[in-house]
Amino acid sequence: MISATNQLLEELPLLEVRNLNKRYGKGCSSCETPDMLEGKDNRCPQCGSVWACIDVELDLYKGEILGIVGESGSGKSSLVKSLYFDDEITTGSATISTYQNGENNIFLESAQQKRYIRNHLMGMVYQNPWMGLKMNFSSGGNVAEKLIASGTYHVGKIRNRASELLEHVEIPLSRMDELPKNFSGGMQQRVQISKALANNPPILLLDEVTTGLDLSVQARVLDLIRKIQRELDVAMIVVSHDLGVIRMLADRTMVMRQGKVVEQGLTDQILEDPQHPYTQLLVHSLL
Ligand SMILES: Nc1ncnc2c1ncn2[C@@H]1O[C@H](COP(=O)(O)OP(=O)(O)OP(=O)(O)O)[C@@H](O)[C@H]1O
Repeated sequence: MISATNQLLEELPLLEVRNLNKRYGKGCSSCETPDMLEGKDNRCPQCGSVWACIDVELDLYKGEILGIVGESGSGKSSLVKSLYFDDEITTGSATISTYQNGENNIFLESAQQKRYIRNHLMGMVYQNPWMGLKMNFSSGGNVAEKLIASGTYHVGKIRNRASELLEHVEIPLSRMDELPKNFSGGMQQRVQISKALANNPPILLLDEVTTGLDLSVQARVLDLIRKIQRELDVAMIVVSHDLGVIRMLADRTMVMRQGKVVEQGLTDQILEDPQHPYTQLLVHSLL
């Protein structure tokens, strides 16, 4: 029987982000806070700083896929890069229910704790495989790197886990010792996915992972993402400028524009009855 605490944990968001603000640039007296740019776009006309994320709030539940859509420059990548600690945020908080009882703002944790979160609680798949893979390591070596970082040193165990993961993403085991730089774009993305899943993180962040791939290759990667979500019950944030990708994958969708969340809801609802004029434009361009 599921205990009352477990049941409560299931219902609580796995990840809660509150008032996340991210500014690139030093800022000046005209753009100290994002609301000072109200009425204009999110770039300061005085100093050129950009408020890439403005008061972003999101909840991510166990096992769901949350899509983030918006035009180029709307702040989607800045948001996931901030969550993965690739970029430092300006202000805001994020908590993970399975980390310190959801009480600690992960952005305020020490570098060591942030490494722990990156290695155990989150995986990241980048648009550019060169960001997520070491191209001069074999595919198996890339997965091994992540396992070693989380404290697994037994060579046999590492090899078994790497084979299991690569098999899961449909990389032939005969190619496990090859360098991913010799792989096709779709295969590189699949190796990145296996690396990101190495330590069974409950949260996976995917940033434009099918952009630039041929349509048939894209379809295979999208199928794989769906299969992983079904089989591993991992919660995902999927960033894409392509509403078609979001429609295929996401249970819920958040629409961003100029750093702000302009609309969010069930993906079907957003597609059928978009409320914000910007979302209406996106949806109509898909039809
Ligand atoms: N390292 C950086 N330095 C300065 N400005 C940046 C940096 N990274 C992003 N920006 C700016 O922040 C804003 C949001 O960019 P971001 O990459 O998050 O958008 P996006 O929605 O992911 O778009 P794209 O899909 O084109 O990457 C843009 O105005 C961008 O120019």
